[in-house]
This record gives sequence, C-alpha cells and structure tokens, in this order.
Amino acid sequence: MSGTMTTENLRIVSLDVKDIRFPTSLGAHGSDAMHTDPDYSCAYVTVKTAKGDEGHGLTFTCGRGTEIVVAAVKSLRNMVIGQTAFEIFKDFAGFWRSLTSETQIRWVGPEKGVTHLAVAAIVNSLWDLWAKLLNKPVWLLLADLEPEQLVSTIDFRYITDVITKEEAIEILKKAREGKEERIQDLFVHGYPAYTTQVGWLGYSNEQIIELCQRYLDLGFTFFKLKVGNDLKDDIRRLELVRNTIGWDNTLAVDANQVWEVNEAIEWMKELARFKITWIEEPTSPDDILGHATIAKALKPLGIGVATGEMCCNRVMFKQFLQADAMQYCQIDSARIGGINEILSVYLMAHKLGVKICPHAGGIGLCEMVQHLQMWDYICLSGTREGRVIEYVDQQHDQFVNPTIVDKACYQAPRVAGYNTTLKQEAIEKYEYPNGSEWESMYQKGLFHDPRKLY
Ligand SMILES: C[C@H](O)[C@@H](O)[C@@H](O)[C@H](O)C(=O)O
Ligand SMILES: [Mg+2]
Repeated sequence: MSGTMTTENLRIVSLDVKDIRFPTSLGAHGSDAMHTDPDYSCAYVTVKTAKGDEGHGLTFTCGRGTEIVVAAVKSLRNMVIGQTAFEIFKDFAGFWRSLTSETQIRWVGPEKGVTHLAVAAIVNSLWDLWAKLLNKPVWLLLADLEPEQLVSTIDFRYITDVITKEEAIEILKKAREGKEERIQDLFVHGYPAYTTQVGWLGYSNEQIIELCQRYLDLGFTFFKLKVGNDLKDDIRRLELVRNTIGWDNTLAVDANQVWEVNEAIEWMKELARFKITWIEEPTSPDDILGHATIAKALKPLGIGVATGEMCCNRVMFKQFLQADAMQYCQIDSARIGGINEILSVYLMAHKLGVKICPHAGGIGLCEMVQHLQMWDYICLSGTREGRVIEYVDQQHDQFVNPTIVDKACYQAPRVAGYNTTLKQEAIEKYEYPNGSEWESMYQKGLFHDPRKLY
C-alpha cells in the first residue's frame, strides 16, 4: 500500500474501462457447439485512489459485444468515483445494492445480462483494490474477515427463504475449526484442476490426442470435452479421448446449451458408455425445471448435471439448487455481481449440499476463481473432496501475476490482489480496435478493420 490510509487518500478519483480482445478464434481455441469462433476478451476496469493505488477487475466476453459491456460500465462509473474505498468496504452489501438497483439503469437489467457483467467488472476491481491496500491475496483477505464482516458484504435480498444472514454467520463460525491447518495444507498441496484444453470443438483428431497426452504427462486426471454438434462425431471423439486417457481418469462433457431437454437425455444415453461424470449446460441456462428433468433421467446412468457459467444471478442459482437441477454448481468469477454475490451462492450450495466446481478458462477466470475456491476450502466446506477447478491454458502470460498450476493443482497465490492486473504491453497490443496487434492483423487481412465500413 502506498502512503497512509486517510479518507482523502482513499477517495476513488477515476474509473477507466478498456475493451481488450485476443484473436483466439484463429486457432479455434475456446470453441464449442454454440460459440464456434470466440475471441477471448474482457471489459477491463481500473479504479484509482487519490493516492494512486489501483484496483483491476474484469468480466470475460467472447469478442463482439465487449463494447456494450464497456458502455454499461461507463453508465455506472459516477456511482463509484468520489466514494472512499474503506467506506465502500464497511458497507459493501449496501454499495453493491446501490450499483445493482440504480433506479433507472435497473430497468435494462435488473441483475442480469450486460448491466450485471458491468457490475461484476467494477466490483472485482474493488476487491482487487481492497486486497492490495491490505497487502494480501484476495483468498486471504476473505479468509481473514470475521464471519460477521464477510457476511456484511452480501446482499441477502431474495434469498432469505434459503439462507439468512444470521444462519450464514453461524455456518461460517462452525467451519472455523482447522482453518490454519487448511491454509498450510493449501500452500503445500494447492487445489486440484481439470482441463478443457484437450477438447475444443474446432480441434482436429491429431490435436486432441496430442493434447490428451500432454495433459496426462502434466499430471491431469480429469478431462472435459465439448459435444453437441453431431452425435457420430461426439462418439468418435470420445473414443479417441478414452483410448488415450484410459478408463481410470475422469471425463466430463459440455454441450454449451445446444439441446432441447428431451434431446439432451437421448443424446447423453448414447454417450453414457464413455463413463461421463457430468453433462454441462445441456440446455438453456435459464431452464431450471428442464435441467431438473435431465438430472433425474441421467442419474441412473451415473451422470450428473453441471451448470452455472451463464447463470445470471443468485436467485436463479437458488432455484437450480432447490430443484435438484444441478449436481455440480459452476460459479463463474466474472459473472453475477462479482465476489459479493458469488459468496451468497457458495453459502446456499453449502447449505443445500451441492458441490461447487467453478467455471474458468476465459480471460482472467482462472486467475480470479482460484481465490474463491480456496476460501471455500479454508472457511466454508473445509474439503476439496469431489471438487475441482477448471483450467485452460489461455492468455495467462498476459497477466502480471498469472495463475500457477503445477502437477494439475492450482498453487495458492501469494501476491496481493486478485491476480487481475494485465501487463501494460498486453493492453497496448490488444486493446480493441486500435491496439498494435489488431492493426497488424487488419493489414494481414486476418480480421476486418471495424473502423472502416464494409
Ligand atoms: C466460449 C467458451 O470458451 C466456453 O466454451 C467455455 O467457457 C466453456 O463453456 C467451459 O466450460 O470452459
Ligand atoms: Mg462450459
């Protein structure tokens, strides 16, 4: 932290937002049945205090549309500028509600879609700032908060039928036993990861086999493959993967919302012989009862339903959890309203006995979500049993302090903040549409220059 923490020093004097895009579609990285050509991108927020301390936060996007999230961040900007950092943190739930319930902007949400992505980017930058001011990684900031303080960051509106503030405090107090041992254990063993890198839909057979082999050599035992385009092709690809990784390793599949409810059931019956642990996003991310129907039908086959990467807020998560519609809850660190709201999902999932296996992969998602899952291990669930964090090897080198995964385990971050600071060079090269890499890709004819008319 620079200087003393006076009210004036800690006043937030600016909030900047940038559109950063990486051309991942060129290699089909990140491709699935719905998102056939993602350019991994983010709306990147920087908040700055009068003293010059910075917080960086982001929300993940797939290229086109990032400019809309940027515009939404700009619409919320004035609610942050002029506030004093520690006043925000003292009543974080209240501040969070002011952002999500802004009396006019809420009409274009509320608490969903672009406005909520914008809230996530802003809120994530504030947590990064908070952790940097205290010189701690976010997971330790969370772990060091007293249960009352932690719960004071959460807006319980619309979820008190499942969990109240008082209950949450009780749960966290009970979970304290063994906390220090778990912190030490994390430093030694880290947190288990699984990989999706082997199975993007646009990858060739050779690429799939080579990547399975590479990730086996790196110590991975849990793999995820994209499915949902063509049944015969899925069978062929799953055969390839099983032949390479064997039958003792864990395999999950992800359809990215492509099926009807009945179609999902029928399709998965055909794939069940490949020993599938979960089917992810089988249908519309909003169809809670549809997911419940799929889960019920696939349970006898030993297949669970996983979803959450596009679940829009805590209320939807609440219903998924209540309806037995997800066996694996996949919170996404760049979605819903940032850490504050994600914590409420962790608490509900814990109470209703559903495991959290976070979504990650896209820009900064691994960097951020490791903190949340580590906090869960230390302070809430107290176990890593049956839980695993997604890992995709994309764009980590663009961050000042990237995620470190060793022997298929995330290593506990040691630097202050949320690991969300992009390198200056990354911004200069990949800011859209004027970054130097974009200029050169327009010249090579790889992308259309959006500043020119068609
Ligand atoms: C467009 C993206 O790469 C998605 O395919 C990806 O987030 C995916 O759903 C995943 O679970 O990793
Ligand atoms: Mg997915």
